[in-house]
Amino acid sequence: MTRIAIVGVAGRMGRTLVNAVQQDDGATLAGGIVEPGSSLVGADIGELAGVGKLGVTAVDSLEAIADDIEVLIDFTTPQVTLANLAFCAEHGKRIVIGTTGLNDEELAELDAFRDRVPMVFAANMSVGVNLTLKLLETAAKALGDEGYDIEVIEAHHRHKVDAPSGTALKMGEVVAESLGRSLKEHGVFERVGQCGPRDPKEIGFATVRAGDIVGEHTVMFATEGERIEITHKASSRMTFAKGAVRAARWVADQGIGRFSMQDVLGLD
Ligand SMILES: NC(=O)C1=CN([C@@H]2O[C@H](COP(=O)(O)OP(=O)(O)OC[C@H]3O[C@@H](n4cnc5c(N)ncnc54)[C@H](OP(=O)(O)O)[C@@H]3O)[C@@H](O)[C@H]2O)C=CC1
Ligand SMILES: O=C(O)C1=N[C@H](C(=O)O)C[C@H](O)C1
Repeated sequence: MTRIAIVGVAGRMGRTLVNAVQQDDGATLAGGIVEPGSSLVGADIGELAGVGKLGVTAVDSLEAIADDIEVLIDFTTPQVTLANLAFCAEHGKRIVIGTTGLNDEELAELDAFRDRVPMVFAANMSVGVNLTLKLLETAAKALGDEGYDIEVIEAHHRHKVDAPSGTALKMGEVVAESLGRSLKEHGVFERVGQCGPRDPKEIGFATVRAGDIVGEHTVMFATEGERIEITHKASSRMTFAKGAVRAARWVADQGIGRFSMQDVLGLD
């Protein structure tokens, strides 16, 4: 049984993860961490998640439960995730990271832990999105240099704080890499006013934030006369949570290194 602690256990993903661990025969809940000073310290994390009392109470310090846990699952914020990586390095723990919105410096900081911590880091833990990444590679190689314009469109709930989504950026990176382009050079994240005609090598991004949309991503390949759209729509956070628990069980058997969801799913 993989002993898992969920950081950000009171959040949208945190509560869903409690559910997912409960449903998994190979994993057990060893802890739940809330923000320091939170009024939820001491609350039963099963009750927090709406699955009934589990006898595991929320704490606001990982140190307090360090001996009980094997793998952290972290869906929080970039700064909290980096602090948790330092904790893992110090205490010999493993981590599954779903947090998005890291800037370049934060990504470099995270990457530096690849030599100290066994970690899975993925902007999207769903099987469907990770398969979609493979489809995008094929589509980009076939169409990208044939006069097809490439645009990435994503939609999420009104509470999401980062844009474009981590998944949209990953999709853009996969497409760019497949075409030998750099997303830094060719990514276009804003169009407003007299912005001129489209550069054929652009990879454009558009973001929708509305209501309770769980997560939708489309990559469009459009030319004169036709367009192809590859779309993934998540209708439940359980798809991400189940993927994260699968990753936690997988990384429990890995040595130090940075892994992706493609590694977990054997899609590489
Ligand atoms: N990779 C994937 O498959 C997916 C990734 N995500 C990403 O996961 C992240 C979280 O998303 P979501 O669950 O919707 O966001 P929420 O805001 O609902 O959850 C984040 C939680 O982290 C808590 N938190 C903040 N600081 C700390 C701390 N120091 N210690 C412990 N907990 C802390 C917050 O508490 P408080 O509310 O008190 O601040 C909050 O409960 C985002 O980056 C999102 O993009 C989301 C879905 C899927
Ligand atoms: O914040 C979310 O909700 C989600 N975030 C991830 C992202 O930024 O790609 C994954 C998923 O789409 C839901």
